[in-house]
Amino acid sequence: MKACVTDKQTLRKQLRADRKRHVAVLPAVTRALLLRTPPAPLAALVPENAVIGLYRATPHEAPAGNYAKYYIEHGHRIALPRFAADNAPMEFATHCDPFGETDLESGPFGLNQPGPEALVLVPDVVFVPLVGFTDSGQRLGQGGGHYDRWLAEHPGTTAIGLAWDCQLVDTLPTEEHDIPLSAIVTPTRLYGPFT
Ligand SMILES: Nc1nc2c(c(=O)[nH]1)N(C=O)[C@@H](CNc1ccc(C(=O)N[C@@H](CCC(=O)O)C(=O)O)cc1)CN2
Ligand SMILES: Nc1ncnc2c1ncn2[C@@H]1O[C@H](COP(=O)(O)OP(=O)(O)OP(=O)(O)O)[C@@H](O)[C@H]1O
Repeated sequence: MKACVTDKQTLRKQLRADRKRHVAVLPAVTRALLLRTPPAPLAALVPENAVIGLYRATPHEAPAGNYAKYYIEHGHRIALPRFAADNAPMEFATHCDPFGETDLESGPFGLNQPGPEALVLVPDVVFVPLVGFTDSGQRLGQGGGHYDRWLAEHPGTTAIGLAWDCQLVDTLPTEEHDIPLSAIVTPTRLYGPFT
């Protein structure tokens, strides 16, 4: 069924509804225990003292907060997306306090982000939220093109998807600007690394 839909907007709607149903049946305690630490094969993609790009998940997205705590405890720096305004390009800025989140403030798209004083960083590895993915690393995002544009400008950064298992689809309608992921992590599986 999912594979039959070729229009991105229809597919987004369907996958967001699937994701919502999936999360609704997960008890909060179970959810907190999922995606606790990155799977061991990802270590090969993460240089020492790296800058790790993460995101602040909305209630239905795969949670990324445990990875922020994990990577900071392992000597890496954390960066989160930041927008100077609704129509400004996405950048990444340092996030020093993943435990207390005292360095975040509300920003565009209803998302908390680092304040204006936080330094801009270019992540070596970026964990990317998504609406849908394929087992070969194709990704469907929210439709803003923020990650595709940022990744096109930063070809040295490795992009890894974080997702619920129900976000897997057989195929996605891809366009030339869509940048494939190097791996995808779900609570039950690791897809890739592909290269
Ligand atoms: N947690 C999180 N942070 C992120 C993203 C994301 O997808 N998730 N982004 C990814 O680019 C960037 C922000 N861009 C965004 C672009 C569009 C929408 C958007 O259309 N949101 C829908 C709600 C979708 C839903 O129900 O899940 C909306 O506001 O109607 C959100 C963020 C950077 N930070
Ligand atoms: N590298 C790029 N340069 C210019 N425009 C781009 C680029 N990448 C994407 N876009 C534009 O962004 C818009 C949304 O693209 P698309 O539907 O692929 O978003 P998405 O991958 O779902 O979103 P995101 O990357 O934010 O998660 C499209 O209009 C597309 O033309």
